[in-house]
Amino acid sequence: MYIHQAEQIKKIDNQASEQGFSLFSLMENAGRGLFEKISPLLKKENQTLILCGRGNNGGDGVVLARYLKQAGFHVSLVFPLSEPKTKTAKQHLDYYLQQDFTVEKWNTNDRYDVIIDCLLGIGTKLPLRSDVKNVVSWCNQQDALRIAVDIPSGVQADRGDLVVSEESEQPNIQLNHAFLADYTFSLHGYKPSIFLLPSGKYFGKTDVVSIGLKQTSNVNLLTEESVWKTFPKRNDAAHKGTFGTSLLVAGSDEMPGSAVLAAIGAIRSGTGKLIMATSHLAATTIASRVPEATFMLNGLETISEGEVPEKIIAAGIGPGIADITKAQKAVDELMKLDIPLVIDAGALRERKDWHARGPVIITPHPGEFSRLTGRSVKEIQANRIKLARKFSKKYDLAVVLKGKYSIIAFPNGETFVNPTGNSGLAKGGSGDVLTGMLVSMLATHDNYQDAVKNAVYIHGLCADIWIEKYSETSMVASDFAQLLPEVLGKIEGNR
Ligand SMILES: NC(=O)C1=CN([C@@H]2O[C@H](COP(=O)(O)OP(=O)(O)OC[C@H]3O[C@@H](n4cnc5c(N)ncnc54)[C@H](O)[C@@H]3O)[C@@H](O)[C@H]2O)[C@@H](O)CC1
Ligand SMILES: Nc1ncnc2c1ncn2[C@@H]1O[C@H](COP(=O)(O)OP(=O)(O)O)[C@@H](O)[C@H]1O
Ligand SMILES: [K+]
Repeated sequence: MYIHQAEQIKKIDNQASEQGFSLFSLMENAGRGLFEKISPLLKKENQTLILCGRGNNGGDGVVLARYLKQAGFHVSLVFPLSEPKTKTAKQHLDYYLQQDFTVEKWNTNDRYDVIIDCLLGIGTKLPLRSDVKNVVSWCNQQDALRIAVDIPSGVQADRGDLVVSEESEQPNIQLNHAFLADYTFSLHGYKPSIFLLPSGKYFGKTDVVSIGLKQTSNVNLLTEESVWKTFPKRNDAAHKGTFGTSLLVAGSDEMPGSAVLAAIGAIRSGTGKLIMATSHLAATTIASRVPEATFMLNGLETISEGEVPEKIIAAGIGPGIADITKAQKAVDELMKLDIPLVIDAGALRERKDWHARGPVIITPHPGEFSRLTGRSVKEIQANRIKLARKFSKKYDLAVVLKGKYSIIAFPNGETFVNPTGNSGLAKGGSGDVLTGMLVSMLATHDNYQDAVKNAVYIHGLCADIWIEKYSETSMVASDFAQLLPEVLGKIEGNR
């Protein structure tokens, strides 16, 4: 599923227009596509209000109104912000009026079963003008089914913040900030703000209406199907060397648990062998929970001095590491190897030089990304896709920006939004499991991008499968030891 930024949509529209596909036809396709998706949600006896703004989002509403009226639905088409001003919306309004359909005056005392929001689309610039705010606020207080076209009014296409003021710190839903939709039907493709906060809370259920344009975006939603297709097959003749040796530099006397969790993630995700470079004390703890692991004692120190285990094919460093200076030196050494390297947690610090022989994958949560970029967490959360892409391109590395809808940005511009996962993962240690899974999958996949995508998707899927049976509150990171066999069984079964 493609995700488009507002600018890309405008570019595609212009190209289509130059190639003879008029904006009038696009709007016709949009309105008809919306009719096909929306009419099954309506009953013939429903009173439906379509609220249209002055731009092309309003024009989509005019076409939708025509199709609904033609099909016998009770529809009131209203322009609460005055009549349309774009050429295409005006043309469609003329055509609508020529069919003897009418435009209604809006009476706020009237009651409706369904309200369709075509006030503002991707042309939105914040702050919201007070007349729009009033309409949005009225809509949100009605006992009606609320459906938004393209994006809920008050939400921007590309950013997650809703108001340009200090108020935007407020993460909870505010009735006068944006149309609180039960359903949003996006045209051509999803817009980034569906996956950002707080904007994402206003979309309700989402679907895409295809309007006949070519898909050109390199931002995509990850799907389970892509995981089935790329997850490696194990053949009967495999031996422990077939799937390679992974190295995890993790854990310290202060934080042995992080290394245990990373080791669980790694050992359950397919690696042939696992070497844990760690402290003596942490090794004892790991050995009791993951007897399959082997150890490099005083691992961080040894690697930081340039002694790296031989024959490893993927490495990760960071979970449970306390000595930041040694961690940086160890990163320097691991970057000299021609293998994929995951850098997380205690090893994830600002660096002048991110250049490495093999692919580098960093896995910051928003706080760590703030430290790396010098931007506030609020700015990062409002702009996750764009900022992850920018960092990835600038430093030629893969960024996994964690949190709800983790973003995976690769240096070639290919970017993915991960739909799996829930707040059951918002607990200490789940990131450590992910680091272990990433390293292990990097060791077993031929293509490093597939490994990163699959690890992130499957990590979230484990939490989604958990909440089918148990509570999000009670999930802990060590539950992955049971969840990974179940979820990988499902993936392998579907392949
Ligand atoms: N390729 C596509 O995806 C297509 C999209 N179409 C529709 O066109 C829409 C974009 O149309 P436009 O570019 O005309 O933009 P909008 O329909 O979003 O409207 C922009 C208008 O709203 C006003 N406005 C912006 N911010 C405001 C604020 N904070 N308060 C009050 N008024 C504000 C602007 O002055 C402008 O008049 C899309 O969202 C979609 O619904 C279709 O009609 C055609 C094809
Ligand atoms: N609300 C949420 N929905 C989906 N995934 C989440 C949510 N909260 C956290 N996660 C995921 O859980 C993991 C947490 O990692 P991190 O913040 O590094 O924690 P830790 O370092 O304590 O293990 C990440 O993979 C993140 O994407
Ligand atoms: K809208």
